[in-house]
Amino acid sequence: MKIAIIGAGNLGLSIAKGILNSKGSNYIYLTKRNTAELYNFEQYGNVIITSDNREAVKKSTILIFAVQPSQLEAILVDIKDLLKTKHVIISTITGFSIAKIESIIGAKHHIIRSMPNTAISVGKSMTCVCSNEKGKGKINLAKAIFNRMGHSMEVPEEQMQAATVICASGIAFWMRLIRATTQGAIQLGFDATEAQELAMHTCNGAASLLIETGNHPEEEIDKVTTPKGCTIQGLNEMEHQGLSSSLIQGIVASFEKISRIREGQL
Ligand SMILES: NC(=O)C1=CN([C@@H]2O[C@H](COP(=O)(O)OP(=O)(O)OC[C@H]3O[C@@H](n4cnc5c(N)ncnc54)[C@H](OP(=O)(O)O)[C@@H]3O)[C@@H](O)[C@H]2O)C=CC1
Ligand SMILES: O=C(O)[C@@H]1CCC=N1
Repeated sequence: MKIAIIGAGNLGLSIAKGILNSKGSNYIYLTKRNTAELYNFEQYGNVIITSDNREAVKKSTILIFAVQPSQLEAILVDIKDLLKTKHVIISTITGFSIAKIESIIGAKHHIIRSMPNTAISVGKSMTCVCSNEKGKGKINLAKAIFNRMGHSMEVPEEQMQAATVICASGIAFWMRLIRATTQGAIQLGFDATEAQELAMHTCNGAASLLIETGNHPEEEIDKVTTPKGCTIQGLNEMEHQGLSSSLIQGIVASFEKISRIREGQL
């Protein structure tokens, strides 16, 4: 596969690292206007760094767009005359609908809308995808690309905003939970490095238990909560303080904000 990442910023570079680590491409084009920041990637023999989006499009078949929402339209207008049937257009852009992409480049192209997260750089992204009518034939290809760097799920386009909150913003939400657990561990006497090690590996273990067993979280909680024990004491105090409620309210607030972004009311 010949892949171009148009917009090598936070997410674009995370995707690039994921592709490079999974050896998922013959070579990758990385584009941005200021390419000086990409000097680290020169060590990889199969990375071509350029500010020329048109060159990247001509030389690649998979085009992953990872620019800010306000930057996409001008880029698509600039490259649309180069688009051929070989191209699969994968957008990661928040709030940019397939209909809007089609209105710029036409509906005859394979268009995939995707929502990965930054854990793609370490092969652990939860990525949601959907496509236009023409792109249906390429959705399995897109899923295969993302499955090499984590796990993917096809969702209806109407759920992409919600998927953004849960999966993309979700990385930040889980980081804050791990950070809070770390702070608790420091208060209990561990040094900062040990505390983070304990918090992140316990978090990893909890998620792995659910992924590998398919169990419901409460089933696993029941195995840990000794009657009259310390776990239920801590859990109930967390719930009295609003743990589940605050998480749900935060997720809903994030979703309300993303809906306003889509309507252009930043
Ligand atoms: N960050 C995240 O976790 C996630 C982000 N997203 C979405 O991904 C997109 C990118 O987000 P993020 O990576 O955080 O944003 P960044 O601002 O970090 O990256 C955008 C990149 O696009 C480059 N760029 C701007 N204009 C052009 C152009 N004309 N040609 C080529 N490159 C260009 C910029 O570099 P330069 O200015 O040098 O050109 C910059 O490096 C957004 O739409 C966001 O909604 C989706 C899921 C998760
Ligand atoms: O915070 C944001 O708006 C973007 C979308 C998901 C991750 N970053």
